[in-house]
This record gives sequence, structure tokens and C-alpha cells, in this order.
Amino acid sequence: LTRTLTSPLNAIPGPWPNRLSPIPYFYNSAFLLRQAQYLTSLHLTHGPIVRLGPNEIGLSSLEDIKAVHKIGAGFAKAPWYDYIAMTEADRGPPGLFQMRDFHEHAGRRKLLARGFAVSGLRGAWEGMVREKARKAVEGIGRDAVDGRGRVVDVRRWWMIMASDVISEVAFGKSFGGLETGENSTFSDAILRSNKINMLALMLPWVYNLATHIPIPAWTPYFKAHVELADIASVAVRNSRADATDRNIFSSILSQGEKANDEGTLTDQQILIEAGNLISAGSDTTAETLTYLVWAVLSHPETQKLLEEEVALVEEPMRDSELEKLPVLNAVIQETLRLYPASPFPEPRVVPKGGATFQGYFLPEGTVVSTSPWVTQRNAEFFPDPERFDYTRWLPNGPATNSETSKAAWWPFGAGSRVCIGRHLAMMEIRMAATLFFREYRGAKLAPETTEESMAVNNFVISHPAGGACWVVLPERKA
Ligand code: HEM
Repeated sequence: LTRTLTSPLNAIPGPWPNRLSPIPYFYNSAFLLRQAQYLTSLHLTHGPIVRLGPNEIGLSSLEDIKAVHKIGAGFAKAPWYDYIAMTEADRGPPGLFQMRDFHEHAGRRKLLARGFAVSGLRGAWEGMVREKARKAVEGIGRDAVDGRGRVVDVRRWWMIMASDVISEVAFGKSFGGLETGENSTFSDAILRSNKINMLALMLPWVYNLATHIPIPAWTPYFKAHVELADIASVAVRNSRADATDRNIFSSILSQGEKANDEGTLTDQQILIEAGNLISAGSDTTAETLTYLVWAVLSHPETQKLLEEEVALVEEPMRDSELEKLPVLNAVIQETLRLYPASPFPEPRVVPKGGATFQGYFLPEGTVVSTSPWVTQRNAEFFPDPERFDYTRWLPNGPATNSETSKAAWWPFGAGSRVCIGRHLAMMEIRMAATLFFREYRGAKLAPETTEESMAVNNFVISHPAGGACWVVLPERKA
């Protein structure tokens, strides 16, 4: 109590209950699923530095965000990341996403980065992504039965597509959901694993107690990591040079064998990285596409222009050509601005010696949180921030972003921990959106898709409150 009352953080503005307990912040984040909105409202009320919890501070100015994420600044990921893993809560070993040691992270990142560079991705996976985007758009059409008014949930198919793409990349073998129409059991196990790990983080005593009470209903949660490792073991087999279904790790292994100085990956490391890629690469991409469809169908003029633009794309479509389409790419950027799939505040730890932000000294070990949602919905950078306006991203228009506004857009994170899968995600989004708006010209939102159903629930990843995005496809041509 004395430590709480005398904390140097007490001078920082914020609601007084947050000084005493992490509960208000956790409650708004994990229970109400309004983490990003909560952060935004605190910054609007209290300014660019705000007290989130006894040891956690929110920062929202571009200078401060840059200072935290700058390469070499020494702000490591917070322990929170150990709980967003496919291993048992806080039991490691960490994968790229969780690593807190700078040296260890740099080595692993170097090893994985080549496969995720634009040239590597286009060379190895473009045809596969094109095929899966085509199957997803066909699946959407199959679900829309004429007798039911041709109403279909697009989100379901984006989920299946994104999981099938990343499972092929990470495992060398797709989950096959586009063929069966079913989402994979892996996604379900990830959800269970994340829930139980969050319980371990937030209420460790409840978690510890629960581990000692054999209640059968809890087993699927406590054993989720075993299921995940079992499914991911296919990634290890397919990483070998002689495997027929090769994956992103195959080339790392064969290069590692040739030039041993760059290091290589053990079976366990492959297992963990493969699992991480699936969980980081599925929902993020799918939710972006879901909100893209919602935003475009809510703006008929934008829809018309996008439909006209993608109608001219020639087959086989190439990502290098799609990248040049102005409306398509501006629509994607605007979707990622208003609906960043991962708006969570990327908590980092203040390094040795402490740090000063907005005139307040933060001692070593303080957790600092910065969310892309907060800057991307700030009127200072984006006038009329709640309005979806893709023209912000076109050159020389009345709404064109300034250089500062562009710096306030960071949906893929920043610095050395920037999303490694962003080029793959963009390729999927470009291809799937092109095919959808070309195939279903004149699609409309179904009456059940409303502002309320599409309200952004979020804790780590955003998702629509209604769990679906229902659209009405145009009548089939006779
Ligand atoms: C629109 C889709 C996506 C969004 C919005 C997104 C967003 C992000 C963000 C914000 C981070 C930084 C997290 C932090 O610093 O705390 C991140 C990291 C990461 N993302 Fe993504 N992501 C997307 C797609 C993907 C895909 C498709 C993959 C897999 C191929 C992926 C794999 C990763 C990994 C492995 C990291 C950790 C990188 C590191 O720490 O070095 N992401 N992502």
C-alpha cells in the first residue's frame, strides 16, 4: 500500500481507481472488449499521458510512440506476451512474437525475414494465394442460396481463407477448409489456449486453483496447447528437404545446412513458430477483409468506383499489378486506419535508467502502452476521424493526408517488432477484395448488418460484435 501511495507515477493524470488496481483497465479490455475505445476515451479526457494501472501508462503522442518503438531504444516487450502463445501459460520457450531478449529476437527475425519479403512471397506463394482467394469467393457464392434472398456471411469465408493460406505457408499443408466449408479445429484450440492463458495472467490464483481441481469441462482449455502442438507437428515433418509439401521453414533449413553461420531452427522452434504464424496471420487478415466489405458496402459511391477499377483486372491477376490500383489500395489503407485488426496497445517495458515522457519520469520497469487505434482515430491527424474516406490516401485531393497523418498510421506495429507477415496479408487482402468486388458487383449489406452488429469488439484482435457480416449478393445472371 505504501508503495502504491508513494509511487512516482501518481502525478500522472488518469482515473484514480487505476492507480490502485489493474481491474478497471482489464475489465474494459477483456470483459467489455472495448480496450481501444477505453484507451481513446482516457487520452481524450486526460491528454497524451495517462495512468492505466498501478504500473502501466498510456502514451499517445507521435514523438512518444516513436521514442518507445525506435530500434535500439531498449523498450522490450512486456511479460504479457508470454501469455499469448501456443504453449502453456508463461511456460515458453518463446517464439518470434513473444521474444523479449533483443539479441535472441534479432537472430530469429533475420532467419524468418527472407521468406516473408515481397519477392520471396510472390515467388513462392502468389499462385496459392490467388487460388485460395478464388475458392473463398466461390464459397461465398455457394452459401448464397437464391431462395434465402442470397444472404451470406462473408466473414466466415474470409476466416477459412486466411487460415488455409497461412496453414499452407507455415505447415506446408492447408487446413483444407475451403474444400469442406468448415473452419479448422486449430482456430478453436487457439481460442481456448488464449482464454486459459489470459486467466493465468489476470487471475493467477484462480488459474492455479483450477489446475488442481479435475473438472472435465476444463480439460479442453488446459489441454489446448497439447492439441496445438499435435496439429503443428506436420510443420516439422514438412520442413525437411525431402518433404513433398514444403513450407516456409524448408528453405531456412536447407540454407542453414549450407551456411551454418546463419543458424537454423530446431524441431521445437519450428513447431512454435508455425503455431504463432497461424494465430497471428488468420483472424487479423480475415477481420480486415470483413471490415473492408462492410465499409465499402456502406459507401455506395466508393463501391461503384472500386467495382469499376477491379473489373479491368486481367487474369491471371498479379499482386504487382493490384498494388498499383489506386482505389483498391486506398480503401485497404482506410480500412486499416479505422478498423486496425490488432488495435491492442503493444505494451513495452521502460529500460534501465528510466525514461521521461511529457515531463513525467517513469522508473525502469514501468509498462508503457501505445495503440495504433488511438492515433488513427485522432482528429489532429485525420480530420473527421470516424468518417470512412478513402480519398485521404489519394494524392492531391482536398482530403489528402499530410506527412504527419501518414506517420500516425501504423496498423502493423513499428520498429524492430513490425509485423513480419504484412506483405502476405496485403497480398491476400488485395486478391480477395479484387475478386469479391468483381464477382459480386452491386452486392448490398443485409438488413441484419448494422452499426451495432459491426461495432468493433476488441481485446487483442478486433471482431464485429455480431460475429458476422451478412451481405446480399446480386441475383445470378441466367
Ligand atoms: C491485416 C493483417 C495483420 C495485421 C493488422 C497485423 C498486425 C500486427 C501488429 C500490430 C504486430 C506488432 C505487435 C506488437 O509489436 O506487439 C504484428 C506482429 C507480428 N505479426 Fe502481424 N498482422 C497481420 C497479419 C499477419 C500475418 C498474415 C502474419 C503471418 C504470416 C503475421 C505475423 C506476425 C508476427 C510473427 C509478428 C511478430 C513479429 C516480431 O515480433 O518480430 N501477421 N502484426
